[in-house]
Amino acid sequence: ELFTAIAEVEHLLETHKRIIDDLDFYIDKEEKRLSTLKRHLNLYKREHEKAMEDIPNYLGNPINAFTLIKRLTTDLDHIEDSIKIGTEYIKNITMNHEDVKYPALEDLTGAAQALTRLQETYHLEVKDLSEGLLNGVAYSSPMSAGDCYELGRALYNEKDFTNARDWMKEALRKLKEENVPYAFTEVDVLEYISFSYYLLGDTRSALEWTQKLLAVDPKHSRAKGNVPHYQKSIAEEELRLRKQRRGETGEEPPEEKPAELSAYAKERKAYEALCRGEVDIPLAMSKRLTCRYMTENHPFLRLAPIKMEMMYLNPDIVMFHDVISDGEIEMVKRMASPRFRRAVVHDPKTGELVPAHYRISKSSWLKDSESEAIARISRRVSHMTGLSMDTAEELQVVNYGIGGHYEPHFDFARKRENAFSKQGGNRIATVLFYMSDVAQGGATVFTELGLSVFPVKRAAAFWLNLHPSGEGDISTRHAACPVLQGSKWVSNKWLHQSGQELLKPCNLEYQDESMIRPIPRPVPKTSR
Ligand SMILES: O=C(O)CCC(=O)C(=O)O
Ligand SMILES: [Fe+2]
Repeated sequence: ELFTAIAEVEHLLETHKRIIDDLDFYIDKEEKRLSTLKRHLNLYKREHEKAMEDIPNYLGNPINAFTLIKRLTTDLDHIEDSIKIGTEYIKNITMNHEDVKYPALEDLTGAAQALTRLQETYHLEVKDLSEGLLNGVAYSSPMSAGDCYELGRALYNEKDFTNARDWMKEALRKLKEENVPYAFTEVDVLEYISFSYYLLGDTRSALEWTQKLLAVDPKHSRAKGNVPHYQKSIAEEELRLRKQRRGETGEEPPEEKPAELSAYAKERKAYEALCRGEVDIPLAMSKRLTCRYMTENHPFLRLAPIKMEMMYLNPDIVMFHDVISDGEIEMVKRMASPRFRRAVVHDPKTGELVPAHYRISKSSWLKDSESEAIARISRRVSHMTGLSMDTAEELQVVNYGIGGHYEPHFDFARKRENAFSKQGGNRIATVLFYMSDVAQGGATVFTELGLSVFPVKRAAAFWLNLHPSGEGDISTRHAACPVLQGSKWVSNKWLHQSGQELLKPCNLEYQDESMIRPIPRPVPKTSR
């Protein structure tokens, strides 16, 4: 699960370096297979050099991360195969280095899925990505035909046939341009494209691409066998449609009504538009948003007022600026990284904590007692929020991986989950420290409110998750958008209900009911 945090992917560069050293040696020994091997080596070197110039920036780019993992999985397999044929000396590169980390197939798949997630969320074109462009600007090294092919294969194996087909088409285009030998052929690519079409239910296109394949390799037996099968199913479909038009089937012709979006699809659309920064909060509200120095809540603040920026009113969402120092950030990262575990979520069916595709990050927890710096951060949270830390959770430190994200969720537990009953009640408030800027993507977005908050290093977002009645406030639903470029670090401090009775007295009210309902739906600026 290296792909789930950028910090972990950094270790792969050591591994990467070992491969370079070995290949250098091997090439001296054996000239025959050098043409293929040297091509690999040069690519490894070139990319490694680029990586070393600015490691976080290099690995923060999901294409670089994907191709790095590919170079250490499938490409490495090919390299090993080619080496095994002739040499006595290097039988198996990976066996020579048991002390370094190797990514697994799961990492390749994770990185491939991250790329399609970014493609979909940020409306990126396959061709731009494969040329290493983002909004017309250089984003990564261009991808090779082999990169596109392996990406397509990883997606095909995960049954994402639409994206697999598109990446295979790109592999085909590049293959014709590049003219370098690969372990796969044009025919292999054509077969993936036609079979993806077939599995997507587009038999006509499947047939069309199979015929292209047979033009290249007329003896291909699987393709030859599929042609009559495709033709038959196309003929049957035509007959069925003709009968239906004549009203002979007894079936009702399908009603032409616009497809209703499911609640999930609607939220997804709002989430993605917010991630792209396409949604503005209503003008009437933005006029009322202010910035000020906060001196209340604690006498300490009179000496060191906190810069407070209102991001949203009712529910109030605020950003406190410069509330964690660079030194503290480095310290928190250093303490948290060795204990990183893949982030988990509550499985409502079993009540267990499990990893999930909708939350891709690594995290760990830091106690106040571990260091004065952590205790100081907790005290600052108390000053900022005016709330008691007696029942607060430990500091959760999070680093998002390649395309890392956290889909829309509530921070509070729903009644039926009752997950916090023993922990001083539900999570009354969230303080979210941003411990890095994020070059592109990675916003925190509130899907019910239509608010995007872009990370600002050293700042912290703060909001209440519960109504004064103690009921969860559903308008606080939020998400962490996929990281498009960079490594995103945040820390969460969750405050619980117990201990706040005198500071935030509960009552039977919802927060300012008249203003809060109905919840304004975000309106995307552009429609798809
Ligand atoms: O990383 C973010 O922007 C939000 C994280 C979050 O919502 C969470 O960890 O609960
Ligand atoms: Fe959250």
